[in-house]
Amino acid sequence: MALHTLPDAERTKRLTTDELRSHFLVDDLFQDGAVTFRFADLDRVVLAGAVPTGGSLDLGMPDELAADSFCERREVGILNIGRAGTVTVGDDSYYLGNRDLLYVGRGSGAISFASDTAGSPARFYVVSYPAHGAHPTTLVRKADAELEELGSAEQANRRDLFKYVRPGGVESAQLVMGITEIQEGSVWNTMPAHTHARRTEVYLYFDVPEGDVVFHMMGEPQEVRTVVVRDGEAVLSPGWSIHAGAGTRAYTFCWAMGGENQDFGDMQFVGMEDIR
Ligand SMILES: O=C[C@H](O)[C@@H](O)CC(=O)C(=O)O
Ligand SMILES: [Zn+2]
Repeated sequence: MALHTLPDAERTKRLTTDELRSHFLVDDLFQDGAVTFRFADLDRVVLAGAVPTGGSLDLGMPDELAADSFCERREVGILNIGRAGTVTVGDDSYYLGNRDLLYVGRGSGAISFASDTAGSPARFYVVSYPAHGAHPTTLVRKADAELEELGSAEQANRRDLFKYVRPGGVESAQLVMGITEIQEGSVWNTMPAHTHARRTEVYLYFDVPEGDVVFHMMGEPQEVRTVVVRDGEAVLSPGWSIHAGAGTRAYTFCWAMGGENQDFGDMQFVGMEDIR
């Protein structure tokens, strides 16, 4: 399993483009017919992409976790960013349409993935954090996620946030997870930007059309750096880093957070006069 060990804020100021990308960008996560893992020293998050193009795929148990089963000490959020498919956890199967999410609690059985139609596969995005408590495995359809509408056409940031795993909704040990859909004609997410002193975050950009890119902005608020991302690529965000982006057209992204405070509003906003 590839491990991302992240530089601190001081080192990050001095990185070349290639160095910045090798540390913070997670690419090639979605490979046909495979489960692909990435591990990061960022609240011990484990990311995976699973694209079942033949038979079903097992999540398995990477040696690096030194556990008897994947969920022995962990919880998992599984978002389907592809066509319809099924996730099986132990003896139970869950049908996930596009943008449905399955929360899998600590202590759950083995996880496997299947597509409805091998030729137009499901694409499962897996985010896992250590869990100090067990919460029920729960399917959340996109229609049942909490919707928050943000932004305006004037600021080119009209967007819909769908909150799936959150306090008061699907409860978890530390995972907070949802998606944001940028509306056609808008391009910006998350500006004014913010940092999180009490948690870290991962942005996965998807449904970015071929030929388009998103300019993801990261770094300390006064040391902003850009990582250019394409469809299916994620960026790791330490607590000291902003995480925001503007695309060459509308796109969607999944945000997932782990840390000690699950309150969605626990963020430190950066004033537009202070960012540089
Ligand atoms: O901490 C919260 C996360 O950064 C995202 O939910 C922000 C976001 O989706 C947006 O403003 O578009
Ligand atoms: Zn955030």
